[in-house]
This record gives sequence, structure tokens and C-alpha cells, in this order.
Amino acid sequence: MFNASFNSSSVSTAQHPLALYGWDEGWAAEFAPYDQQGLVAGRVVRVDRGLCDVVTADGVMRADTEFVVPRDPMKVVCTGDWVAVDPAGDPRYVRTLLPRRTAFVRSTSSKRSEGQILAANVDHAIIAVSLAVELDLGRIERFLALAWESGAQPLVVLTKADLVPDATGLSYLVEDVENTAPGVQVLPVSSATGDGVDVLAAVVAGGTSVLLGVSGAGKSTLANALLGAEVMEVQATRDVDGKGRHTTTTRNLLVMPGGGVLIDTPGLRGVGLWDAETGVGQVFSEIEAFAAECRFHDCAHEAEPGCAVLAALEDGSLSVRRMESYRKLMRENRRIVAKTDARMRAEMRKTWKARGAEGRANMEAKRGKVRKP
Ligand SMILES: Nc1nc2c(ncn2[C@@H]2O[C@H](COP(=O)(O)OP(=O)(O)OP(=O)(O)O)[C@@H](O)[C@H]2O)c(=O)[nH]1
Ligand SMILES: [Zn+2]
Repeated sequence: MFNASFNSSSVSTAQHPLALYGWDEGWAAEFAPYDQQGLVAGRVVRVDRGLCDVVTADGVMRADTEFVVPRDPMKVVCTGDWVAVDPAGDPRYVRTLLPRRTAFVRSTSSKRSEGQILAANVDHAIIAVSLAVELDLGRIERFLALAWESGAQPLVVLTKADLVPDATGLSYLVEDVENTAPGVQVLPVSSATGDGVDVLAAVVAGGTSVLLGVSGAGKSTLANALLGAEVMEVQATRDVDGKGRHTTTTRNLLVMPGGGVLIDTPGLRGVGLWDAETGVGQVFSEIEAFAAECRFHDCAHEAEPGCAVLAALEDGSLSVRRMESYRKLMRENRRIVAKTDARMRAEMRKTWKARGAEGRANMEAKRGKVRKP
């Protein structure tokens, strides 16, 4: 029953008006001190030019983000953030950004790489891969690395499954991708026939999702299938002069009818690798497992004696394609890292390292592996 300390944030989270947007006991606990200051909790559904739209228990509020550390690009308010807003005042201000659980970051195209936050507090990274074209496993691995690095759980969705005529052929394609993506679920779907969409909807019902994938992979069509409405504009033909590429939607964060939230921000399309060494390691967990058996702990797997990775390549238990892809991504990643501001990287590591380690431990536990002391 209600007790003396009853207030809005102690309402059972399932009944909380923001539960649809992902509000849970963890957020309620983070927000509690601000609740006492009379601030209002909300989730950012859209950001533009120093202002953002925040969905709160009382509806959507427009708020100014000036007070929340605007000089550090990693701390800029972004879609998916949970914030505390001062409801009084004109304009209203976002007063605090609640600590992020996960974040998608991209390196900007400037000479010295800098991070740009694309989406925060994402649970599922749905990597859309079209079955209308030949599978590019290396590209899938690149997206997987990015997803793992963000802290979100990746999920590969093979789109346009209706274009694969026979079931056996489809199951081989699924298997190929599964072998490329240890610890990751692979789902064939067709937005055209609806096949598999319900399975996907059930998987992502319990959290916040983003859609990643190259142009034409079927992300917008899939978003519409998941949202049950024509919310995202689908481009039937390519935009030749490059104008009107980023079709505006009123919100970049939407609630799915089957539960869960979908974030689709323009910047998420075409993200690159960002200091994703941890992520790359997770994509190639079988290589890391072999590497743990190498005689030298700093083995580069080039020509060292007692190298378990080279031995695995030799006896065929490790595929040459996987090893080449791993080397390529590691090289690319190191180039990005070399250009990156060290302080910013340290900050990212601090925040997400624990989570990455936790995810890896879970994955290994699932596969029945015991961590080496
Ligand atoms: N046959 C078939 N075609 C599909 C399916 N899903 C999407 N398409 C088509 O694939 C094309 C690209 O789909 P989009 O949803 O625009 O792809 P996107 O990933 O959002 O592309 P960008 O907006 O450029 O990032 C469109 O012509 C769609 O009609 C499907 O399930 N089956
Ligand atoms: Zn080695």
C-alpha cells in the first residue's frame, strides 16, 4: 500500500507512464535525488540545435540543453538519454543527464578523430543485412564490432528473405552468418510478407533497439513493419542529387506496439569503427580463445613459436577468411585509435569497460567455457 514516502518515482515501474519508454527501477534509483529537487524525469526523443524533445509522464516537453556540459562532444545530450528537466522556467532546461548504460559513438570526419554520440541506452543493435545481394561477411563483422563496442547486444537480421526461393538455401545463409557471429542471434525476415517480423518483435520487445546497416539493407521498411505504421520514409529510388536524404520524422525514438523502443537517428546510418578493439575481440571470440593458448601472452600470431592461432589455421579449425578479416579490422581500428584524443578514450573505457567484460563473461558462461585465472 502507499506509504508516507510515496512519490511518482516510487510507483511500481510497470505502472509508470514512462515504462513504455524503458523506465525501470535502475532509472528510478538514479533519478531519485532529482525527484526531490522537483525535477521531472524524461527520455530524449529528438535533439536539434541545442534543444530537445523529452517525453515525460506529463507528455512531451521541449527543453534547452545549454546547462549540460555542451563543450565535451561525448556528453552532448542525444536521443535515448534519460534526463532531469526543470519543468518551471521559460525556456525549460535539461539539468542533468543520467549516466548512460550504453552509447553508440562515431568518429567524426575531422582530421583528428573525435567522438560523436549517436544514440544512448540502446539494448539491442539490429544489424540489417539484405539477402537480395551476396553476403559480405567482413561487413557484417564490422557492424558487429561496432555493436559490441557500444555495450548493446547485437542481433543480425537477414532482410528480404522472400527473395531467397528455397528454404534449404536460406538455412545455409543463416548458418554462414551464425558462424561469423558467435554469441549472436541470426533471424531471417521479410518485411514484404511479414515472415519472421513477429519473432524479431518479440526479441526486441524488452528494450531499446537501433537499426544498423548499409543503405538499401531494408532498415526503413523493417522499422515500419516493427512500428506497424508508415513512420519512416522508405526511399524507393536513390536520391541522385543528394538532397532530401535525411527525411525528417517528428521523433527519432518511437514505441513499438509489441513493446520496446526503436531509435532511428540519421547519423546512425553509416557509422564507422571507433576505438572498437574490445568489440572486434568479441566478434572474433574463437580467435581470442585460441590466442589465450599461445606460448607468449603478447603473441602477434605472425611467426612466434608455440602460437596456437597459427596452429589452428594450420589444422583448419580456424578459417583463413576469419583470420584475415580480424587482422584487417584490428589494423583499421589501430589507425583510428592513433588519431584519437587519449583523454576521451580513457573516459569511454572507464564507462563501458565493465559492461563489455560482463557481456563477454556471460557469453563464455553460456558456451560453458571457464575463464582462465
Ligand atoms: N523483396 C523485398 N524488398 C524489400 C524488403 N524490405 C525492403 N525492401 C526493398 O528494399 C529497398 C530498400 O529498402 P529501405 O527500407 O529503404 O532500405 P534502408 O536500409 O532504409 O535504406 P537507407 O534509407 O538508404 O538507409 C526498397 O526498395 C524496399 O522496397 C523485403 O522484405 N522484401
Ligand atoms: Zn599466437
